Amino acid sequence: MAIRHLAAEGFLLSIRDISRQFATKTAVDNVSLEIEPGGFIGVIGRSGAGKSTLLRMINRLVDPTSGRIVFNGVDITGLRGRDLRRWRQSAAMIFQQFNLSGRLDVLTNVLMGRLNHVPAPRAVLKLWSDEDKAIALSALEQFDIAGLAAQRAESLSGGQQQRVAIARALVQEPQIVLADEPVASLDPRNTKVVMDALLRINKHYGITVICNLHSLDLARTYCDRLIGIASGRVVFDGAPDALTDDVARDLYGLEAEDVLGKAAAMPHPQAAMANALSMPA
Ligand SMILES: Nc1ncnc2c1ncn2[C@@H]1O[C@H](COP(=O)(O)OP(=O)(O)OP(=O)(O)O)[C@@H](O)[C@H]1O
Repeated sequence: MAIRHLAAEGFLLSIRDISRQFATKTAVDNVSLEIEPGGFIGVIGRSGAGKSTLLRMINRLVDPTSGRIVFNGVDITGLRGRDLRRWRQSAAMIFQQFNLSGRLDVLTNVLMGRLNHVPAPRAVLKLWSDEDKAIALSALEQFDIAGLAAQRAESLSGGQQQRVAIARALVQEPQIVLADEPVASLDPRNTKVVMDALLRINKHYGITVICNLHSLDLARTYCDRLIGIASGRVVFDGAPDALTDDVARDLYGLEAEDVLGKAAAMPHPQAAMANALSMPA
């Protein structure tokens, strides 16, 4: 599959003084961030901190009240119409609830990610070429679920459905993947399988991943940069090792002991990486 090569240097994404107000509530408050290409970035913080709103503004599912978002030199806050639709394909979203069409089979769900890559008449009629089907099957193979291609999506487990959603994101040929609490509804085993799939997207394909996570353990295990958000503001930005328990206590407030207490249960980051990279190529 042809995945576009990323710029070797410079910032991929530049978020400049971005804010979002909902009535009297400031969900994101004057956030500025520079994101380099190729990273696996975790956005962490307690419930209601503003993580989802921040991610959704990057994809333009939510419009900022003020500020700018620039991707590869293009101001995406000003995009409209076809340009906006193209941007949304380039910035693939992964959602907590998978967002698959439950009654359609798995392969068709993945093919939906190709809509922007086929001529309009074929896209309207959903006439998929053999090449598109091969691309979709190959993406399913990446995550060890090609055998489920003919099944209805709603018959799959949560972990399997999320891997289908990740395969769909991959066939979009995205320049960045935005995952909004992708494992929040999964059990620990499926959590690991799905996080490994995202790690593979990042390490094998070199696609930048920004992932909202409530769990500090997961963020420390999988991410190479953490951005801590509290009350809509960035209160930490650095390597996982630099996030001390004291900083985490500030970040999570009353939830801190819950969040910190689980750290011992997670696999070592290198083990997670080795697992992800040993998935079928
Ligand atoms: N559409 C909306 N209308 C009104 N308020 C909203 C809306 N979306 C988010 N908010 C509010 O903005 C704040 C930040 O919400 P957001 O969902 O971004 O936080 P979060 O860190 O992702 O939390 P969670 O993990 O619980 O989703 C919260 O107080 C939330 O209630």
